[in-house]
Amino acid sequence: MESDLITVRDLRVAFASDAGLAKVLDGVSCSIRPGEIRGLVGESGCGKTTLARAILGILPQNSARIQGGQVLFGGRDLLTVAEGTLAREVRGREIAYIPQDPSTAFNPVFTIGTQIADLMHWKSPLLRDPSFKGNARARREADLARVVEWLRLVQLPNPEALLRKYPHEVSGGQRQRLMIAMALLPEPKLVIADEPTTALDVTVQAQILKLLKGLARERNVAVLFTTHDLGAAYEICDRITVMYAGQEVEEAPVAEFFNRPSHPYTRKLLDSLPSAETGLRGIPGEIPRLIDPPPGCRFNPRCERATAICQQRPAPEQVGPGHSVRCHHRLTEFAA
Ligand SMILES: Nc1ncnc2c1ncn2[C@@H]1O[C@H](COP(=O)(O)OP(=O)(O)OP(=O)(O)O)[C@@H](O)[C@H]1O
Repeated sequence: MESDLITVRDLRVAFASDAGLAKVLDGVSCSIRPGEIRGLVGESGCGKTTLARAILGILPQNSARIQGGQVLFGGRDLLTVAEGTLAREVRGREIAYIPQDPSTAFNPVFTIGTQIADLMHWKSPLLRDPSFKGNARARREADLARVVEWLRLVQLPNPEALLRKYPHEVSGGQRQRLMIAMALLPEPKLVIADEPTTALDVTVQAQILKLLKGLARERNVAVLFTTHDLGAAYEICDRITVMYAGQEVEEAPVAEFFNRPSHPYTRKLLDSLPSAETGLRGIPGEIPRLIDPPPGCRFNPRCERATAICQQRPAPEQVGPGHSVRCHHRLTEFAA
């Protein structure tokens, strides 16, 4: 079996505030293989963005505290790599980021072309190509040709004219296509797409997801796709990791996730999907306060199956190929 591209091991992150230390990631582990599209799902506030930011090394320095764990990528632990090296060699190059809201990712005072040229100045893969050494002009020309080709690949019409426009002159869907092109232009191995279609309307969302999946497949790029939209996860993911209140509770291939959810929280999450018969059903109870979370499995106060043993965090149990669950009372019967 192909070895993992990135492995997050027992990651613990807390945020300091006047009210105390919020333990936002509580020993999270997950790994992604080359070319795999991995969904990270869970209700709002479960720590998806915090995990994405920890991998990228962009947690807020003043409040975030990394309390333990490892992020293993390319033979090193990114948590121990100096910020300068991360910025130069990893972020935007080996690991790219597609943010939730592309409107905030662009600088409104520069044209799109200027911003892409700046990206290529620092992150172009041709910087590593010896045939362009000492010939910056030839490299810039070759980069421009690649940029135009990529804008076509993400189905943006008239790329040359687009490069002369300002970010506010293009639609939200076009800005998100630009973000995908800009993420993939440096030829990264991993793309972190943090709810990349949340800000878009439903029909544009579907097109963008299809595009992202197609390009990732063609280029063998791994994607960490965070979302609270299970329909979107179904569309594009190979495997899904479920997070609850800063703990990963289940990991499964996409079909197993939908057909044989083993953690009671995963079941509730699936039951909360709107259907013609039931409409929208929420999950009873609330997410715990992360300043003083319940011990053990953090879902235990909301879980009908919980007993005293749930005050100890269960180890992951393998329940099928690529399918593991952390639960003392996992489900063994599955709803039709
Ligand atoms: N900079 C910060 N300072 C303090 N607390 C923070 C900070 N960033 C996030 N948190 C807290 O960490 C928890 C997890 O937030 P995070 O944004 O990672 O969740 P999420 O699953 O991505 O949510 P959403 O789906 O709404 O984006 C939340 O309780 C949030 O309030």
